[in-house]
Amino acid sequence: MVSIAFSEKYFSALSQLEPKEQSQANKALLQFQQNPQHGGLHYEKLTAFKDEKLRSIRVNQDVRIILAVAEQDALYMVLYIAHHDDAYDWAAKRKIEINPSTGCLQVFAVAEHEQLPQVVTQTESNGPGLFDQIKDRQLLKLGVPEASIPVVRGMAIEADLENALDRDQIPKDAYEGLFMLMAGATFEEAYNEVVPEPGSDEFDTSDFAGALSRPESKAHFTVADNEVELLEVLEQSLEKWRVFLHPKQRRLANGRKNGPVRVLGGAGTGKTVAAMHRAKWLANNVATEESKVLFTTFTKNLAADIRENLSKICSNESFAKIEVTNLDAWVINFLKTQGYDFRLLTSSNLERELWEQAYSEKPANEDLSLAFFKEEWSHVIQPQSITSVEEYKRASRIGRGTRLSRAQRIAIWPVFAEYRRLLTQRQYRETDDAYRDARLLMEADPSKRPSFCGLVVDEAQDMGSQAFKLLRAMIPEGANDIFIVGDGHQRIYGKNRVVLGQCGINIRGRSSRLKLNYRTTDETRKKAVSLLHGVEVDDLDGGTDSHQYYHSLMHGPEPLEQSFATLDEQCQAIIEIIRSGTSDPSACCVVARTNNEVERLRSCIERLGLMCHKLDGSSAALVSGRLNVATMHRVKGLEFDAVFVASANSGLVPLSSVVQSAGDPVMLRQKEAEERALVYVSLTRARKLAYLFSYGERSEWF
Ligand SMILES: Nc1ncnc2c1ncn2[C@@H]1O[C@H](COP(=O)(O)OP(=O)(O)OP(=O)(O)O)[C@@H](O)[C@H]1O
Repeated sequence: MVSIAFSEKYFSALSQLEPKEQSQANKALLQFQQNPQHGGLHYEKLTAFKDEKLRSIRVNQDVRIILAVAEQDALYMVLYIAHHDDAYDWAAKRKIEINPSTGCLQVFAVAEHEQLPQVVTQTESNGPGLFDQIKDRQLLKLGVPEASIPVVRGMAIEADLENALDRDQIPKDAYEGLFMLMAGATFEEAYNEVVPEPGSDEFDTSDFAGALSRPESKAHFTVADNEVELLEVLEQSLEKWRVFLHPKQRRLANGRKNGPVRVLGGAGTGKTVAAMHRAKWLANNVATEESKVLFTTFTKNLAADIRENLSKICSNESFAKIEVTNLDAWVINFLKTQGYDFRLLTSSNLERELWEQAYSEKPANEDLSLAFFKEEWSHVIQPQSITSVEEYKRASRIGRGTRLSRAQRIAIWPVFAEYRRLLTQRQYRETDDAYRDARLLMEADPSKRPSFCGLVVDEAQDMGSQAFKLLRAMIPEGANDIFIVGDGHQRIYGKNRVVLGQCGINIRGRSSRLKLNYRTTDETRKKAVSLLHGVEVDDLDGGTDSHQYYHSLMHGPEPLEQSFATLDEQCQAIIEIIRSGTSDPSACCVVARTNNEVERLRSCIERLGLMCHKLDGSSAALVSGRLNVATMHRVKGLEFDAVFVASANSGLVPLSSVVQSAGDPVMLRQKEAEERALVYVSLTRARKLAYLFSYGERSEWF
């Protein structure tokens, strides 16, 4: 029995083969693990291979697997699979080496004649090189293989770097440092980012087992030491996120943390994946039957998706130690067990009715709109748990656009008091009240605290300060207590910016940012980011966040922006694109700003002949042959091959009723930012293609 490491590339190549060939390949590898010399496998070395370590094995008459051997460790590294000529051609140009500076195991293409640099540049220019300011010594420290230095020196424009990556002329791990330099980082910044734990100056370049144990290598390789592990790897690895974590994701997910951790990152950077692997690690290493992991998100739909994905990466035993739920559901359950006798206010109609009644308490001489009172309630009164006029007189109103004197606060307090009285009279509580009540119960009597060994929080940008204060109260401060992932660019539920430190969650020295977008093409990502231009985004802890160095390795067409005269024409165009494409309609989604517009789209598309499936609160499962339609809020956390941001018309994007309801200029800015975030979220759901369509008068944003 030998150990086999698999490269990520192998699984990409495997997925290109027919299902029958794939199962033959799996069988060949199981045989190989038992006995590499098995006669039927024709394990051999070809003279055309430049790298002495490369070998091939036979899957069937035509298909070959390329692998490398580290004989001293009885270790084999499976690199590629293809039909005969393709496989040998690939192998003839590849090298596998341990990078002496980073210790990372790297596979890269070398030139036919090694002394000649391959021409990568798209330009014929003799102008300045992309990395002229960087010394060879520095390139080597960033993990560029010595053999790739001439390639790097030949780069003149960004596309050259992308091409070199596509052609394997530089390994993926070295690309990241080069990308940062190209995007304007200093050498030190790039070095600190990609070599986060500089160990020795020189790694042992013959210790393959050692290299495979490093997070940098594990981003691209996974090892199976026995038959059980081999079967598991073969089953798991076609979905790469289950196995091949970015070194940063792996470092975040694994190991003891001394306290709360916060992870930021743009859309699609693998925050949820990191959070799920963190939950798995906690379940395997810290949790017990009595003290489980709580994985919590903002919405119910996301909790259902996460539960399903966690079940794919966890054993039954560890999955049983993770409770996945949205925080609202958890808190309602908890309060029920404590004899709490209130319902949560979820109906916006009822909310409006109560506010309208309460508004009649406004003194006639105060010229403040109803919108102002609602905003004051959700941005000042609820986050600070204010229940009396005395507290309101002293409350901080930082960030509010309307100034209020002390006398005014006293004069308008009856409106809030009346709103609360009406809630109580009807036996309703707002979510923030429920969070606060639950927290007060736990603070008064710590034995009421649930027994969790760690909390994992996804979509943190949509949780307000009462939610975080509750989370803090639910678990004592200590190792592995709270793991938070979020992205202020995607705040879409009107919540106040939270400052974790003010909720008792101290993340100092334990925060990280993911920058590599795994979902969206760089073209779609750039378009989505451009919509947020000028919007100041927070980092959940009182600072600001940015999209600096955020990028994607995938490329595709620019998102298509098009205006139509009528709704029918827009829908017809959508249908034609779907029918002429290769994706099933169920892998595509039409997204619009309001529920009403989604209904109009649905009925129009169906009338024109394509059946739809509306994603609502309950139905997350996709239906083969049916085109998904959903609101912008509903698609949060989902992804599709193609996304149509439809009806981006004036009045709908941004939604005029929302923007016009802002009580003051500060709120207006916040509401506009949220409207932009909705389009950002929608566009970044697209894996391959994105469309921005409108009809009638186009949104002024496009
Ligand atoms: N290490 C990885 N290797 C391959 N694919 C990955 C990896 N990490 C994440 N992905 C894939 O990238 C996509 C986005 O991941 P994920 O949902 O975790 O990102 P996110 O940052 O939470 O996104 P968003 O904020 O937009 O919801 C998913 O399809 C996921 O499977």
